Amino acid sequence: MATVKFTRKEIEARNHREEAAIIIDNVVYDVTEFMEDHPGGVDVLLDNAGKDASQCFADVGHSDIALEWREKFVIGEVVDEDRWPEVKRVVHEAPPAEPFTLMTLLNIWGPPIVLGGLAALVYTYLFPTS
Ligand code: HEM
Repeated sequence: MATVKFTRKEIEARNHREEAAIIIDNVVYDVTEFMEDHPGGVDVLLDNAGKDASQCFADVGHSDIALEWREKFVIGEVVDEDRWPEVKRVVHEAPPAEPFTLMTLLNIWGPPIVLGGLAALVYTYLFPTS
């Protein structure tokens, strides 16, 4: 099936609750039905309806789940003459866990072991058994 192409001017009119479309990286999404389910709320989508929301979408650092989800709402693309450069997405994910090494073990247990040893030395010095 051929992709439906829209001019940015055509999308501008779809800026209200009953018909809301946004453009993300030159792809057009109809978010009218999705708005109520959007985890980020209705308002951000309504504010961006009829507009290019690429920057906002990227700034939020939407997850891969969001990327998958948005595919359901694709209705077409922006015409070639109206295409803009794509906005790079920053994903907010937890940094990878550090591998567990001997150094990690020493960093955690080193100080208490050294302190315990010192305490034992001081104790035996202050209270000799014989
Ligand atoms: C079809 C398009 C969109 C889909 C499918 C979508 C989906 C989602 C999902 C699944 C989340 C939960 C967090 C995550 O998994 O990333 C989310 C959060 C959010 N979204 Fe969207 N979103 C879309 C468009 C937008 C746009 C255009 C904006 C901004 C203009 C936006 C702003 C936000 C904000 C502010 C949050 C909350 C982030 C937080 O609480 O940390 N979203 N969205």
